[in-house]
Amino acid sequence: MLTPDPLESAAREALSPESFAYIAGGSGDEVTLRANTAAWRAYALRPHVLRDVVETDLTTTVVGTPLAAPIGIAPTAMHKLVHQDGELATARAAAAAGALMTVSMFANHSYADVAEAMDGAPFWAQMYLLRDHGLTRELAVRAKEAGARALVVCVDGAAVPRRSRFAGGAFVPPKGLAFPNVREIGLTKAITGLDRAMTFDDLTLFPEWTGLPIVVKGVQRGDDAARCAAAGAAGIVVSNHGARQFDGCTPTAAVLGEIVDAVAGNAEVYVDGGIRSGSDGVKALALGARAVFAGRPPLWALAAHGEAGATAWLHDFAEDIARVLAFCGCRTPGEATRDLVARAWPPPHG
Ligand SMILES: Cc1cc2nc3c(=O)[nH]c(=O)nc-3n(C[C@H](O)[C@H](O)[C@H](O)COP(=O)(O)O)c2cc1C
Ligand SMILES: CCCCCCC(=O)C(=O)O
Repeated sequence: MLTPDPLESAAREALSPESFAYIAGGSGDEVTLRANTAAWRAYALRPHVLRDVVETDLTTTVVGTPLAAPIGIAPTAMHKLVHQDGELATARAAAAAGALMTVSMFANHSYADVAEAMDGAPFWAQMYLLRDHGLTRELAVRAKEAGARALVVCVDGAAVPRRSRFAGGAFVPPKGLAFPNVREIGLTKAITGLDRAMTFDDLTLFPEWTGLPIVVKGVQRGDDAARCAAAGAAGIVVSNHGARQFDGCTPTAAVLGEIVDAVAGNAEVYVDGGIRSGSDGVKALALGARAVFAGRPPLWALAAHGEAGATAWLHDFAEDIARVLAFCGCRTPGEATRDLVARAWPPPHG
């Protein structure tokens, strides 16, 4: 049994049972959902000692954008489910902590309103390719005009997911929530209107439309990641969508190293899925991730303790990464190298 996360428990108290189930849940029997967190624990760190770690520095860049720490908020839909200020609150928290904000296409605030709340702090805009390329183009251009530093093109929407915690397989959002990024097409048509004929060749559409770099999210194999990089992706997010699309795929911790090797420096590699602690983050950095993203934890923090809670969670996460890095003899994220990770022994139980 994994230790129950107190923040998640506090969020469960604060949220309606439906909203909690939507955020916490995954697909099928939720085997991959459990594996995502467990797989980080299946690695152990092999710290170096007797290295001078007095001057530590967590700063980094992602696709050229400077960050105070190698952490970001993964794109997640509908923050108004957990807080009245929705994505404005999460975005302000990211700005305060020097973390990267990623704004979902299914946010309850427009990219432009989130940008205004962030007052110049960096954000990325997540989107899918719709069958209506004209509408996707408009969305991408609006993201650029709002100041997005990159477009996160999510490529894991090949079929409609079945969320096992809901009869019918899908969460129905409460009435009255706005989805301004998809206002022309409407939420239902946007969800059913993803372009399932999309191939690697279509990745070039986004930079053609906007001139912005693209980060491809939802890659789980080295060969695919190498093709994304060859198609011009500046970054790859190793992700199984928090185990929400289908069950039985690999946990991200298990495939990160393969993907970093396959990309061979031709794009930056980031990862999300089950990352909950500084140790998880350092394992990811050591396996070659340039930055790590969290989906559910900032939502738990926002639900339980408001914007200040989300800010505190991001600060704590960064501090924990700095602490573990120092214990491993590293002053910077870049000093975390693959020799720091080994398979855990005995096998992890929590
Ligand atoms: C409530 C929720 C909503 C999500 N919505 C989106 C979304 O709109 N777009 C997207 O690309 N990924 C979405 N994701 C997936 C996250 O970006 C991310 O891949 C995942 O949450 C990472 O796993 P973690 O929650 O264990 O950190 C969502 C995840 C959650 C939990
Ligand atoms: C009701 C809108 C949900 C859009 C899909 C968001 C998502 O990606 C998720 O994992 O949930």
